[in-house]
Amino acid sequence: MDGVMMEEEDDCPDLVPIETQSGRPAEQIPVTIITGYLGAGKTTLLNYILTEQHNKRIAVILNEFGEGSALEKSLAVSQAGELYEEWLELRNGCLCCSVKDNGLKAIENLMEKKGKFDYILLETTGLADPGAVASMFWVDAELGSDIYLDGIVTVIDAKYGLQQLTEEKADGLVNEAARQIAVADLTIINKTDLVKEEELNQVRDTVRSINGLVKILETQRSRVDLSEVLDLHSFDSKDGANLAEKLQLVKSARPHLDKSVLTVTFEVTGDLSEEALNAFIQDLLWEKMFCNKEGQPMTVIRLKGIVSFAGKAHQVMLQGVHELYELNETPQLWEENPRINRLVFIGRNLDKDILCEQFTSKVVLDTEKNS
Ligand SMILES: Nc1nc2c(ncn2[C@@H]2O[C@H](COP(=O)(O)OP(=O)(O)OP(=O)(O)O)[C@@H](O)[C@H]2O)c(=O)[nH]1
Ligand SMILES: [Zn+2]
Repeated sequence: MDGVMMEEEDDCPDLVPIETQSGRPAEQIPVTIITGYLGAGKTTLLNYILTEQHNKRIAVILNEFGEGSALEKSLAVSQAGELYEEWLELRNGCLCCSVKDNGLKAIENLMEKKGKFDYILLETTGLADPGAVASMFWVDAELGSDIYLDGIVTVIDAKYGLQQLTEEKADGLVNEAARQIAVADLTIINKTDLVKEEELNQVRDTVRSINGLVKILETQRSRVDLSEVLDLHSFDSKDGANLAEKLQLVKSARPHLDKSVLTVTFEVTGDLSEEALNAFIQDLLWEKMFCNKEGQPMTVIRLKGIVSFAGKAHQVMLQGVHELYELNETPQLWEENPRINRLVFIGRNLDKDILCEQFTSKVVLDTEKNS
């Protein structure tokens, strides 16, 4: 992939990369796609890689669900700093339908900053079909000269992975979780702290049964040896046969998200009661107390938010995956900024109006309520 010339072969004519004719050798930038089901630990991996000591200048492309760009950005980036100078994000509700355009646009924009980075990490949404994302690298010849796909890394939730693999097949739609494992060059079974040996073995066996070739790592907080994740050179065959082969594994997959899973986001100004927020989340995630207008209980798969607690100078981050959730203070201060709580819910049977109304009436302390 790096334009090596075979000069030691006597009978081989000199092969000169076209780009050298313009005086500059082609230096292709590797791209690693980081995929995995909702809440598996992709962003954690990304942040870990960005903050580890290494000699790479990494540009990150995030493809997250949700509407508020400020929210997604603040949620994904754990700390401010020069590391994130090259930040770019993709935001388009349905990745499978429109990622090609937006994904290419983002990378094209990024390539204008050429020279400022030497590696690209592309996080897909939790419901993405990585095959669709991967195919944009070989479809677009123009991009192909600038970048190459190094590998597809799939993060798997040790605790919920099995459930996701077996239960998400609603209405004959293809299981995204299985598809993500099928195309992976490397799988990372994350959150091993949450399961017993036996469960872990089961997850490992299931991953192996879906993809007999894939390398499997096991982690906590997505802490991996970078050399096992980056520079995999998974597709270094000249004709892209390897990639074609991989994509064929998932060719029959319908390139659409499970329609019953949807995203709801809203913003509410004011301080929150910590106690009331905990009660609200527990009613939602544990008790499944909220129903949509059709009377079906709301099921939250993924929950994210930035919230403001009365008397706290720092912004607090809310993270939830199925029934597990955590509230953590971020280094970010509210200062003069308006205290706007921003929330993202991904799940089934979600009703924005009901969620927002419940949240506002039960959790917000202030009188200056709006939605
Ligand atoms: N217990 C435990 N929690 C973890 C581990 N890794 C990540 N988490 C938590 O899991 C939640 C989701 O992690 P993220 O990295 O945001 O997951 P993601 O795959 O980027 O999520 P989406 O982009 O929404 O699909 C966060 O609350 C993390 O703190 C782990 O090894 N153990
Ligand atoms: Zn993420």
